[in-house]
Amino acid sequence: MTESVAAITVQNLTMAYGSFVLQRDLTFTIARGDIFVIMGGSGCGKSTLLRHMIGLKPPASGAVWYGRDNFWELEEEDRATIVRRAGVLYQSGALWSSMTLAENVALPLQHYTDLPPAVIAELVSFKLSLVGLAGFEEFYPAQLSGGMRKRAALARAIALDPDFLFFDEPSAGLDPISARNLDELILELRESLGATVIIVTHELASIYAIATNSVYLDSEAKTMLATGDPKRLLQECTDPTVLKFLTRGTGKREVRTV
Ligand SMILES: Nc1ncnc2c1ncn2[C@@H]1O[C@H](COP(=O)(O)OP(=O)(O)OP(=O)(O)O)[C@@H](O)[C@H]1O
Repeated sequence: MTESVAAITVQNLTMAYGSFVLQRDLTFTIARGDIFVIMGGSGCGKSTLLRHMIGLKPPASGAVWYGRDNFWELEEEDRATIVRRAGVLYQSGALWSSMTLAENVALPLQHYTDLPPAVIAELVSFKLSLVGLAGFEEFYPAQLSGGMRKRAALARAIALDPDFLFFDEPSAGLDPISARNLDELILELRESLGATVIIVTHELASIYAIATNSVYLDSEAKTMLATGDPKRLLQECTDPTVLKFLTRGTGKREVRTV
């Protein structure tokens, strides 16, 4: 459920690679329990924005706040504590191909906890069951479909019960039905983990089906053009670029979830 407590605040953020400025002056708030979508055309800096939030890239200027903590001003150790509260699912899914699903999902638990192997095995089976892969512990990634691999990677991302779940293009490479199943799974996990979800995507069906909040980045303007619930933006936003994106170029303000 969405409360009005800011989980993450991005404040006057400028992102750059060397002297190449990608985006300037990004300011928006993500509430606890939001499913927050980072939208925008190819190359506008969506994945880079995600990297600023998960500790992989420091801002050129501006800040990322986790609650009252100015993330990039913290000591490295304190940043690591926040990052441990985040589960990340990368575009590729990136499971270790030489390991079974159980071994893949167990990795963060072995790395970050002192739990005994029997408890880890139990947690692994539980996480696999949460993503609909009960009984697949001993399978190798190559034995699974693309959708199942994504779900297995998700089981690994939620191994440590994260407060924040980050997804970079989760439905890339999935057929529409698997993509829809993944959307439903994201909604279920948000409920069961009580997590705040941040997703990079340009899948409109997915955006209308699950997003509660969003930001639109534009590569020409080099800044954000809108923030808010995408369904509300579809009805109310007057920016022609955002409207074009949200209506897939038709200009018709109707929600399409298929
Ligand atoms: N490590 C890097 N060094 C220099 N430039 C980079 C680096 N990573 C990304 N870029 C450039 O920054 C720009 C934005 O990249 P980014 O991946 O954040 O965009 P995106 O909106 O996620 O794109 P897409 O939708 O195509 O995945 C691109 O022009 C890219 O070439």
